Amino acid sequence: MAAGLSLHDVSLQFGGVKVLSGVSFDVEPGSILGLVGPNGAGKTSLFNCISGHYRPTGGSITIDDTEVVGSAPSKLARLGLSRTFQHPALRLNATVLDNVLLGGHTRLPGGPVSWALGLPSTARAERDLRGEALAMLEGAGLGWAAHLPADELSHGLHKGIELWRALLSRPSLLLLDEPAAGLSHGEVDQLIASVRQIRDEHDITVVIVEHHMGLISALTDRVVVLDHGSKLMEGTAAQAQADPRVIEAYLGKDAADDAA
Ligand SMILES: Nc1ncnc2c1ncn2[C@@H]1O[C@H](COP(=O)(O)OP(=O)(O)OP(=O)(O)O)[C@@H](O)[C@H]1O
Repeated sequence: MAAGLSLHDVSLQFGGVKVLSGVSFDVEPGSILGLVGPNGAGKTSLFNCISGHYRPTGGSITIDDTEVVGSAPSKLARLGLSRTFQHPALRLNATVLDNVLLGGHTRLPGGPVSWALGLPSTARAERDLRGEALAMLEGAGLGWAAHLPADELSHGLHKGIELWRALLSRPSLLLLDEPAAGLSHGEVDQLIASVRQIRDEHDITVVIVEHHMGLISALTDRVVVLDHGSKLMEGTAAQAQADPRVIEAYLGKDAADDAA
């Protein structure tokens, strides 16, 4: 079931440096929200607050009405949150299939002790999960790569593996941090198709941090624009691209005056 996400007055400070100030917005269950803004605007820091990697200095973050500020990433995973990172963290000498399988550990019965002991119930669940991960890779046209070591694949495929790994946990809320970074034109088109497929086939809410405005326009229902740690505006991708405040934040005041 797709999750609803609400941020209210979220702020974050490191020492004397304010990184986020009073950020509030809601993400409707089942929708795709883009989080955009110039370099250093605070997008990844906000993602880290939502995913429990940073603890906000103030404010509230709820997933389906459960307050999650202060929750560890492992607890958030159990609540249905999954995320990717700007730089995919893969085990390069493990196979593609084993990398994807890492995303499913929250679905295995028991805990680390029963996993290490290889109890029959765990072994059975792991076998089922392996079959599911393989089917997922085949469905994505990556079946040929399943048994190759991850380091034999391109950067674009590493990003794809991370996406399918995040999906194997069957998240209700998926956070994608710059999924198009470093991808070729064709790979971005493939990514857009994959995220559309994920949205259509899974009951899921997606939040994407991305600089690639083509991808943001193609995929998102709404965008939130951050600048200097604050929310500058919220609306559709087209409204954001036409907004003089957004043009000024990206390109400077002269460009905004020219566009007006
Ligand atoms: N752990 C940290 N300690 C101190 N400052 C930090 C920390 N994490 C982020 N910052 C600062 O917060 C600000 C926002 O960084 P952040 O990476 O969130 O921006 P961003 O919008 O994701 O940028 P980009 O698009 O370049 O990835 C930057 O000035 C950064 O230096």
